[in-house]
Amino acid sequence: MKPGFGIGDSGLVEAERGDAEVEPVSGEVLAFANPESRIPNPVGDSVADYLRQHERKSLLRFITCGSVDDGKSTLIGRLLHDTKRLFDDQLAALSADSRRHGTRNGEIDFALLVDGLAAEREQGITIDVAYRFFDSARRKFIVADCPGHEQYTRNMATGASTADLAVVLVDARKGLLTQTRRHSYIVSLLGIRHVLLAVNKMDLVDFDRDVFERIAGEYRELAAQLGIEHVQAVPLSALEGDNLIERSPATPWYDGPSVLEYLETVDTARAEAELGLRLPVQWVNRPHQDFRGFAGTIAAGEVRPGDEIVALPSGRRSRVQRIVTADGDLYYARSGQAVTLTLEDELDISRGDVIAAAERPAEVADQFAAHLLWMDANALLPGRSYWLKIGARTVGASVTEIKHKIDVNSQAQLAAKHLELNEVAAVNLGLDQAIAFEAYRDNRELGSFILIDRQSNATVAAGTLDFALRRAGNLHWHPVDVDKAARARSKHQKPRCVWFTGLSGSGKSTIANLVDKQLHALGHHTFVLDGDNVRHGLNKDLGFTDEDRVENIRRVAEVAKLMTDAGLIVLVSFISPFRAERRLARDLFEDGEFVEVFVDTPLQEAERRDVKGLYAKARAGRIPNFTGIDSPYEVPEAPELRLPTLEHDAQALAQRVIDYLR
Ligand SMILES: Nc1ncnc2c1ncn2[C@@H]1O[C@H](COP(=O)(O)OS(=O)(=O)O)[C@@H](OP(=O)(O)O)[C@H]1O
Ligand SMILES: Nc1ncnc2c1ncn2[C@@H]1O[C@H](COP(=O)(O)OP(=O)(O)O)[C@@H](O)[C@H]1O
Repeated sequence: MKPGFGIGDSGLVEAERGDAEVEPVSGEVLAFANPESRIPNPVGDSVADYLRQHERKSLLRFITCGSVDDGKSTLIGRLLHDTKRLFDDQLAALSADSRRHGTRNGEIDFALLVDGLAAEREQGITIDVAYRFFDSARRKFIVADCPGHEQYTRNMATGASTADLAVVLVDARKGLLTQTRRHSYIVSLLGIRHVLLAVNKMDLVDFDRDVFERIAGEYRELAAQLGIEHVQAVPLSALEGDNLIERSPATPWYDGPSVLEYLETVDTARAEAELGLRLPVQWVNRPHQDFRGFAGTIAAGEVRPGDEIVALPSGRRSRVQRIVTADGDLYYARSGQAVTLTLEDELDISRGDVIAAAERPAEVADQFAAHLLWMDANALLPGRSYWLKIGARTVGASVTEIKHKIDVNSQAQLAAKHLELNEVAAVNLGLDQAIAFEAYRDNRELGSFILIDRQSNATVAAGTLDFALRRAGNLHWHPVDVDKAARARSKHQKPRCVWFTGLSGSGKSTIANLVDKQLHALGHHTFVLDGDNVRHGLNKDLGFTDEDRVENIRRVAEVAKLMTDAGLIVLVSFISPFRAERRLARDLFEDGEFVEVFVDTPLQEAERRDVKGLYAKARAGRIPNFTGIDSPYEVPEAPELRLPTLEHDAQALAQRVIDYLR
């Protein structure tokens, strides 16, 4: 089990400690990364108190997959009820509701209970997962209940990311459905190795043993394909309660456990990978000059005072001085415990670093093979930069390649240039900084990540790291003696990237060309990178789909960066229609080096000019994906300069750029 549950690592505590690091993270992300901190509380006391009372019992986290029709709500409702975890007032409300809905004999409709609880979800959680607690004599449980509507994949991934076991429901009359395969695939993707296959509604097939055996057999085959190691099939009637809490006389041929018996006794402890200490630093605790502690929940391994550690990714070493907790110092702590470590030496360790055993450190890398589940309505575009959050670390990252997407129904591998909502793919990832990590199969905390949109802060993907493609240590910046500053000095100029963006025909090339001529006349060293020209060479493999435009701009930005490193003033003239890529370009440069110039010409005017006759063709349907017609242009929000071409001529506007650069 995991002590420190939701308290030590809540955002609140960090804020109180004055952690200055700005987190580009929405509440939604927190809900995903650390669902415990936001669990709606069914028992009235605080979650922490509740769990503390039951600390001696082990904890099982599980997820239920299947639709309401399969009996999911009834199953959960009954488990909650029959283990007596329902509050009396909830029960009273429930019977009233049930009577109102006219259930047979005024019995309680458990589906109503679950739906009712779902409505109580905390504000701010947009991911539809309700976490519920119940306990039995032997164990306590957290069940992540994910409603099965159209965003089910995303909901499931959220619930499954911390689960030890999945209850997969099937309707005995229907057997395995596409949905069963899909859910089971996601279960396996997220590293859950135990499935309880609940063959429900057995009462409707007269508790027929053959029906049960056939479904159980088919599922075992599927599980074997997916690498799900442990399957327990239970013939069930959630409605009647057969084999739910106790074994049912209706299935004398079944000698396995009831659902609750299995949940109470199953051992899901993984043979933990033999990892040394891994402590992702959640925050640096520095109440006064003499104390500097590194707090977090131990993700793997164990620690004792005196142990030699290494801080990652920096690689600096020290020894553990104390293991501090709210209840006093410890001589020993291990995986799952929330602790604060103090070290013998003053190391520069910050939030997101990982403290690891020196003799068995984690790997550090910046390129990975990974699997990801895309959860956003806007497609994933390779090359676009997102935030990647892993443990307490947030870094810039992009998908450098979609190797293939995976049809979760058939496991077929399909070629893909982008990913749509709910699609799963094998990808390569590139990070802008190296991180300490573990492969997901070895450690879930240090091997799973989410991607966050940089503009909206929405969680757009959940993923798992498979292995490092390039160890950060194997690639070095080649040190050069003549650096950028030296090159700039010899050219008597400050290197710049002047980035012209605007519609086709807005006047980018015309103005950039005038600026270039004038700077050149003044003795400056300049170069113009123009969309039309670069697309004839370096980028001749790219067209005008969204994904190609992303790659087009990524490459040009990198080239412009090299040119400023060479000390030049680079004038870039590309439509560059997307904010995300203009921002990616900006982020490559030093402060003040990147000058975004919005050549502001209304579509109507650009179309009127139609310098190359392209608008006419686009309107006639002969050029697909034409910017402004059937492909978007995202107007810059805060460019350094805006040039209104309707109000001033090209020469005057070019002069504005020159003035700005001065
Ligand atoms: N479908 C479509 N949409 C927009 N533009 C098109 C298209 N097809 C060809 N062209 C011509 O390509 C030039 C734009 O290339 P860019 O590399 O600047 O475009 S982008 O930044 O990748 O969006 C653009 O040049 P400019 O008019 O100088 O902007 C067009 O001449
Ligand atoms: N104020 C202005 N600034 C820039 N170009 C203008 C202006 N007024 C008219 N134009 C004309 O608009 C056209 C812009 O074409 P171009 O520079 O090739 O645009 P882009 O590079 O953005 O596609 C040119 O024919 C230019 O002479």
